[in-house]
Amino acid sequence: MIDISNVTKIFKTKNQNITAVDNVGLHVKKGEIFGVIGYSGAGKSTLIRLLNGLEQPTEGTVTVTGDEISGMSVKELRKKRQKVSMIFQHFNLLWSRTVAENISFPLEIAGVPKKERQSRVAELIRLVGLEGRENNYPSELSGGQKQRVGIARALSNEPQVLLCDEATSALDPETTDEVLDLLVDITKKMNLTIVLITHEMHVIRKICDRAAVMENGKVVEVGPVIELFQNPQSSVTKRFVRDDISDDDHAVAMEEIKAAFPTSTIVKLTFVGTRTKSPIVSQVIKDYGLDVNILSGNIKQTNQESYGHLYIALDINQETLDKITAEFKKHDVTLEVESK
Ligand SMILES: Nc1ncnc2c1ncn2[C@@H]1O[C@H](COP(=O)(O)OP(=O)(O)OP(=O)(O)O)[C@@H](O)[C@H]1O
Repeated sequence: MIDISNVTKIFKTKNQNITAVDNVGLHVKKGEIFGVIGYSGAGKSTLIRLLNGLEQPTEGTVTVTGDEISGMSVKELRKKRQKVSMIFQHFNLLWSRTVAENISFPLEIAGVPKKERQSRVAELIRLVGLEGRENNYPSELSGGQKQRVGIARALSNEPQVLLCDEATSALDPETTDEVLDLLVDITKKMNLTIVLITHEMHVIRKICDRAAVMENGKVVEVGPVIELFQNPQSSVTKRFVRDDISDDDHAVAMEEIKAAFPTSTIVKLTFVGTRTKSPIVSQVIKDYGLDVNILSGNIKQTNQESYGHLYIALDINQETLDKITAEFKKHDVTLEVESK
């Protein structure tokens, strides 16, 4: 569906050359919600702009639904953008046009007859849940409603690919989740492929199938979201995962726990998928006759599976610790010693 092959983008400014995207290769599958996450300046915006020809690569090729975007003429790009649509952090609505007129705008440009435009707009209004708001102006809408207009407008020409540029970054957490749910819903209903960029791991966890982590223009890690959470490899991915599960709070709590259980071994158990629901922990505790204090735990839901952590304090010798580590491993539960 989308192939980014050995792509480098260098911005040449007066004083220096800036490598915004550095030899990136990625493949996005049809029907997938693919996330790109990175801190500010990592190169996400440049990468997404390469997908609709708003930027041209310095090196490498970008192919979207079989057409090579890199090297297209302006006319070809304009046509292609009807099939590769985009939504933005600040919505980019036309403030002097109503909701219905905003959604109708791309159809007018594409020369769609009025009657057809009207029925298509009505359909899109229903799809994004904005019935009754047709004649409001953007200034009369909440942030979430504005983004719904942005989504409806982006879908008006029935695109195959939707690019989302920090589409929920200006929204509060509850509205973010509503818009994310809408994106999942339309992906299924309209047979879309979504590429989104974000600096929030929550967005990746909530809706993406796979994600790439960017740092300094490079993709440092890519994979199914559950794997990034379960087994992050790079330090930047680890930071994003930790922030999402509020491990900072945990670090503070851990200091207090260590003080409260000075002679205990404190371990962290990590479960994925069905293991989050199985009674494996109580079984091992019973089998080894262990004395356990449960300290804290949480389970998070990703697009595909749940995963969770449990922190426990044990009075245990090394031999038994090795045995239960092996026992947990057999059941796909990872045991890590936090402190002894
Ligand atoms: N048009 C441009 N001219 C010169 N440098 C640019 C241009 N666009 C981006 N850059 C530089 O390229 C690097 C990557 O920027 P980019 O906007 O792609 O990162 P980002 O991950 O999207 O960050 P943010 O979330 O802050 O937008 C930065 O160092 C930025 O200053």
